[in-house]
Amino acid sequence: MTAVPTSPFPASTVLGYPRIGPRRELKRALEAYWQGRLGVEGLREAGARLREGTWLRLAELGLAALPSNTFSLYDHVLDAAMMVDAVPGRYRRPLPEDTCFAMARGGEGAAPLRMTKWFDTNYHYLVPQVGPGTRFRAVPGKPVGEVREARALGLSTRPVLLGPVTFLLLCQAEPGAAEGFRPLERLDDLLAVYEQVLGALAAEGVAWVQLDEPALVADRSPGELAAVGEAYRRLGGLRGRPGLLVAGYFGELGAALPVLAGTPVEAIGLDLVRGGGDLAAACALPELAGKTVVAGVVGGRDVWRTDQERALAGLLALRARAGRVVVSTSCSLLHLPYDVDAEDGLPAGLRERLAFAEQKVAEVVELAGRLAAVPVDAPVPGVPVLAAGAGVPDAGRGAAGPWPASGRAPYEVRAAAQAARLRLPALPVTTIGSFPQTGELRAARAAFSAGELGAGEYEERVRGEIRRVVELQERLGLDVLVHGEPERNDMVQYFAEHLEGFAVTRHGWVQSYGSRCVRPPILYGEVRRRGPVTVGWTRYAQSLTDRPVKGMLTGPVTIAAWSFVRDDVPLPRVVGQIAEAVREEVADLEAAGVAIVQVDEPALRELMPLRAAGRAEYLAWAVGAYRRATSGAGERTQIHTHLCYSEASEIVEAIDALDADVTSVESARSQGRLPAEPGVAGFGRGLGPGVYDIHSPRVPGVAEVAGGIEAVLRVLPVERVWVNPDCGLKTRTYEQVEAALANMVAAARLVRERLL
Ligand code: MET
Ligand SMILES: [Zn+2]
Repeated sequence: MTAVPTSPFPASTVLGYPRIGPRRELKRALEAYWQGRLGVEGLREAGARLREGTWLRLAELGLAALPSNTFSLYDHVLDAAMMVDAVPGRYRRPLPEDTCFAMARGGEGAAPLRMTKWFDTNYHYLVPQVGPGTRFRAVPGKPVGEVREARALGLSTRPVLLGPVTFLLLCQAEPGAAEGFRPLERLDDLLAVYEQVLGALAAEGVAWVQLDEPALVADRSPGELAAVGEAYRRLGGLRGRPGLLVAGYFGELGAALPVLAGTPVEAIGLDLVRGGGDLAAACALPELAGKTVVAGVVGGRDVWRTDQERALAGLLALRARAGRVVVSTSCSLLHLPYDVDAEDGLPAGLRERLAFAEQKVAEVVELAGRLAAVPVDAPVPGVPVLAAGAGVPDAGRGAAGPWPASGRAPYEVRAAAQAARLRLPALPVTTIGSFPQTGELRAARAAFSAGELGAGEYEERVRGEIRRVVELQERLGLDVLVHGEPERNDMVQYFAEHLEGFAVTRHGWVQSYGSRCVRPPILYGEVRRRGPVTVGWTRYAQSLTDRPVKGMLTGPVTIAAWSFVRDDVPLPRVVGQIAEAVREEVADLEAAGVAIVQVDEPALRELMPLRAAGRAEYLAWAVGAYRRATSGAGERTQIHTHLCYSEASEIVEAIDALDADVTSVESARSQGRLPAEPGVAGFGRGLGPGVYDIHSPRVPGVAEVAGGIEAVLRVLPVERVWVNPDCGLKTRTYEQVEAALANMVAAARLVRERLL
């Protein structure tokens, strides 16, 4: 085994890299494997090619230290669970790949693990389950294998592992665990396994290992901070281990910084883009003199070029005080597209302002060169003030609210007016908006944007799809219909394409979860609506049926959250501009006779500051923007909203304050916990907790759905309960959707009968 410390940390690195492939090769391989068109060897080969491509490219760009184990077939949190064998028995399969996919997607009677957002990003991870009896075991094959793979290419790498504290904080207690059990109680046992993994990596000759601890940038209790100290004293005390880099990102380490600095870890990674305050704090720490700081000065979550002078000033300040300074990205580049140079259709003047993953790496390399060029005995500037991320205000404390009136008529007045207009049965059944996007539809859209299909012909295809969706919903007996969103490639991109101020990319795919990718638009200018966006499609759908058709819009917070937003003006102002555009669209829908308008805000929870201190202020402007978008609607117009994977119970008051008439929320995949959550019973408006998990191909049975509805009825009065899936249906097949919706309608009817 190698001695500690091994060798100095090289001058430049990135904390992680995109893994889906520049042309979404991983997506294609995964889908082929799931459909049985590709064997496991082919899938492994596809993964190996992607890793090889990444390492060779990073080396070619001149990066000094390359990360490994940042590739994942599905999700890196799932990989961490598999590395410590936290795999519930029901998911175990002969092949590790199949075990992974069983946890991620469910199968053979086992529902998948819960999925939720990775901190305040739009990436989703799977929530591992740990109980008092989970038998951790070291399964280091994946990180070890990647080290060997890279070595075969002549490259040494730094394996990246999810840190043990963050891992346990992200886990949920295994169902059936005693009330009050917290996975963090298992830290000791888990550390024993991490020691073995570190030992296995040291035996491979690995010089450095990166342990990611993003959970440390959120508020942590004294007990949790003590656990951090304990974990890294113990891992740091391990003999013959590799050098340890502990990376906190997505914000300030704050109180966790001195705790980490007091342990034997050799290197600490700071996010100096979103956690600018850590710079001065680090510079004031005496322990820093003995540590390497991996300084995240190049933003890993924005697409803008780095202000090199500012970054360099920060690097110089650190270099004067730390044992060593390494130039890095603020976090993994997972959240960025690969390459600006792959884009040809960007508006003039924008390209020069942009940096995707490749360009960010080049910036890191350039900054490392500039830092090295400044003599160490040059005068040291003062510690510069690096602002917290643009538009992430951190003032304001305490709970948001009480909320002033939204400007609409009181809920009761609206509810009566809407009931008289809509005449819906008890427990109305509806969907969240999108229906399956067939291959033909996607092909038609591709042909249309390539200019191979005329606008008239494309429009006819979309109308055909709308007819099919409306007919299907009538046949299945849904009460409130949707047009199915066939004209939308994506709920944010579609609006970005129709509003001024946005640019869209051709190849700018970013992983959302598993094989799912999105292309976040780039919001670079003043946002304005050119004219009606959705009115024509909704009006057409309504012309086909006597049942109400919901107009379907994306809310201002979500449009901003799922775009790369300009950082030269405050975020609330940008969101306010989007709200005006949505407000105009709501007015046009209303004028067209549309009785129900849904304004989705699935990202409301996601943009919430990770630390409590900023939340009240955030919620105040975010709720304000939603109200601005919707409060022009008259009392006879029913406003719906939809939130998914939002841990809705945490922000029930803010959701109530949106003042929507009906709110649909994710619930099925969180194992139906929602109705039981405190606050839900006090929710004062219509609520549709999802009773069908659309992120899994599994079709729920009638009794299961009926049970879900009845659970909701135990806490909410029947007049306010809606029946709907968790989210839109666009990722499912028509076969699955028909069966599931038929069961949903049957379940609603069953419960209605029982109520009589
Ligand atoms: C991620 S939320 C999706 C809402 C959208 N209306 C849909 O059904 O697809
Ligand atoms: Zn949703």
